[in-house]
Amino acid sequence: MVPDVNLIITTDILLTRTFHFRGLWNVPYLTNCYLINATLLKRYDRRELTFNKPNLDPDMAFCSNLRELDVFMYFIHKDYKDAIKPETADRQPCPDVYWWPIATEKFCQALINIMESYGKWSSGNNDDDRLEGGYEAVPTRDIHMTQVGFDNHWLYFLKKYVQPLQQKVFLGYYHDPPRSLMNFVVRYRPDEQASLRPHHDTSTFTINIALNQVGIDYEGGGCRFIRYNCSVIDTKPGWIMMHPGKFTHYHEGLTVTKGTRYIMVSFVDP
Ligand SMILES: O=C(O)CCC(=O)C(=O)O
Ligand SMILES: [Fe+2]
Repeated sequence: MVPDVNLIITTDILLTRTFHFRGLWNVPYLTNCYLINATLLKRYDRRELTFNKPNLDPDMAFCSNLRELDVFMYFIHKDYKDAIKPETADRQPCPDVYWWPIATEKFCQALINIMESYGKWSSGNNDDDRLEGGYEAVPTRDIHMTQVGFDNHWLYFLKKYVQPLQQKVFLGYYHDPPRSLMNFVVRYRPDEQASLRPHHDTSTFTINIALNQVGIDYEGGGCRFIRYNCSVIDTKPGWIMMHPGKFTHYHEGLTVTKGTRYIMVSFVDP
């Protein structure tokens, strides 16, 4: 249950609840259900948050009314559509490390919230019973997408949004759908795990999406590619970094000195 959701609208029923308890409701004939973030109800005129409009079915009417109220509903970064164009230059902060806008800050915050409300961060030790071999050589404090039930959604995201970027820069490499066994959010904190020692990833290529803001949410951090003595430290929430996983791209996670740094990492096509 999402904690800040306190209203369910269906095409037939309006239910207002504060979800002080969790449970199952036996609602007969339920066909559509929208979970609405309660903060919207405070910000917008409730009479305008309707799902009626001439000649539109309730779903379309609802979305249309939200758009008119300027409720932003997109998780993909507004500049992503330009990033995938062949004529748009690909930023390369370090050799063979590419960098593009992909997701909105809202998306990043939602992902952090999901992980923090789940809360079962790994111990950061080598023993890891989530893995087949039970052992992680370079452990991070993390939560896997499988643990929060979002693995399939993430694989879809990799196919639909990440693959077109990869196809721009790492040619002749194509798997459909892309395979990725490790998809996880990492948390760095000075008093927990502040850095990650030099390593190779178990991937063909790795994606690393910054989820929060250096200088505001945390200080320090970033990723250093040792062979090139090149670091990406001015990361931006919703920007995806992509680099080869092995051999040339031996890398480390730099020390977070203050606050909490979150990143989303996938090891693609291992
Ligand atoms: O902190 C970083 O940006 C690097 C993370 C990383 O290398 C990993 O999770 O494998
Ligand atoms: Fe890594």
